[in-house]
Amino acid sequence: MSKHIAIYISNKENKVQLIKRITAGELIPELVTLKGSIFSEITLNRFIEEEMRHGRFDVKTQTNNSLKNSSEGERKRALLNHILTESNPDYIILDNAFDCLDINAQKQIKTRLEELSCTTSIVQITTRKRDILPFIDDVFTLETGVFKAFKSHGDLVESSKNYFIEALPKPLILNLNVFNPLISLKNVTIKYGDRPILNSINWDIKPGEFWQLIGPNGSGKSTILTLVSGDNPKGYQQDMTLFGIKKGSGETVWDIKKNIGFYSSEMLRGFKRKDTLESMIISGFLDSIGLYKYPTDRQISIAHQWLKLLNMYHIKDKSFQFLSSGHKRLILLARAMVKHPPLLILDEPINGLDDHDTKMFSELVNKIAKESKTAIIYVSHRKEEHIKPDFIFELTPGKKGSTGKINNSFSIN
Ligand SMILES: Nc1ncnc2c1ncn2[C@@H]1O[C@H](COP(=O)(O)OP(=O)(O)OP(=O)(O)O)[C@@H](O)[C@H]1O
Repeated sequence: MSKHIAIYISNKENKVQLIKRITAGELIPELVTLKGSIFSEITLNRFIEEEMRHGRFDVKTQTNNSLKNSSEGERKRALLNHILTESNPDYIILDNAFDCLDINAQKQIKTRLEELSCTTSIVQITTRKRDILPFIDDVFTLETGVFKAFKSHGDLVESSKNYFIEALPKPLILNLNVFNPLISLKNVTIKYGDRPILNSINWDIKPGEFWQLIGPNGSGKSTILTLVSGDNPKGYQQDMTLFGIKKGSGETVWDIKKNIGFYSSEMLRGFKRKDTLESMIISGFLDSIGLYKYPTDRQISIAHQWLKLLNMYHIKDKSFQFLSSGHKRLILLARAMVKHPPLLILDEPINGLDDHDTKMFSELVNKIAKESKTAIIYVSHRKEEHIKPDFIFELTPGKKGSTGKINNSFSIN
């Protein structure tokens, strides 16, 4: 019978190193002689790079789209299919396999993995306790590089402390020019080629409202975000009013973008420079990556208030690159918020975070919602127990594209 293990880790652990130790047989000695495949974000990015650089489309998606043009969930499903059908491995390492996947996709993959587990060893790495596969009994944790048996789900006591005590820093300028609604989409209908994506979406977002946008993989969540942020050329044929400007009335992209603070976990890849935490936050005032202008004393003072709120003032001169993934996100969230934009967009912001850092990040989002006048669109697939939105906008796919409905209570997982 094949052996399966799960390793439940925090974001502080070095995953590349961990995967090397697994393939070297540290936990399951037999693996050294077996053929393995790795299902991870890194593998996926390699295939996308192959598409872009060499025009090689090895991984086939369900929609026949390229990986690059596919949604996050579609990519993951395609990669798993590819690994299972093309490489027929003896063992498979799953690195945070359920991130970005909707509830149905998770169920399908779990069933497939359970079937597979009769013939193939599964090594699951996860930062979320709830994702541990039910058929795996041998669960380990990793504490500063040392493997330990994770005995029961009660092993880690969830901390109930509040991370952010200070009040949210005030804006530099009070924006009195607030549009109501901030965003208005009327019968928005989008197709890519012949494929309908959105079907008659009606959605108004008013100042200060906290929305969660949910829907299964490929239902059009990112498409809506690109419409709202003025990035999607298909918006020109639609009836949309963004921050008081009718779409297609001669506005520039900047007229829209200056009203939006944005954070997505994909942004972590974009910031590879060695800026200090202080300059990362100040750069939010200047809409730049890095600082090319001298900030004003007031901007510096507000950045310091944010650093104090985040409990990182004492390391303000440290390089952003040395922070943990959880702390990087707090800094990027503060950067998106320093100007108190009318709208803050958070696109799958906790992807890849561990349980502790998810709670910490969510607490800051809830605080922003409570203590500022900024409206929030928070995109995610799953119910996140720590997030407390006022409303949910739910996309449901159909033959003519996804329709949208507003829910006040929700039951997704
Ligand atoms: N540029 C494009 N060309 C063709 N099809 C596209 C393009 N961009 C998106 N799509 C398709 O539109 C559909 C909606 O994609 P979108 O990324 O908006 O979904 P999503 O709800 O954000 O999905 P996920 O939760 O998996 O990230 C998908 O089937 C995707 O493949």
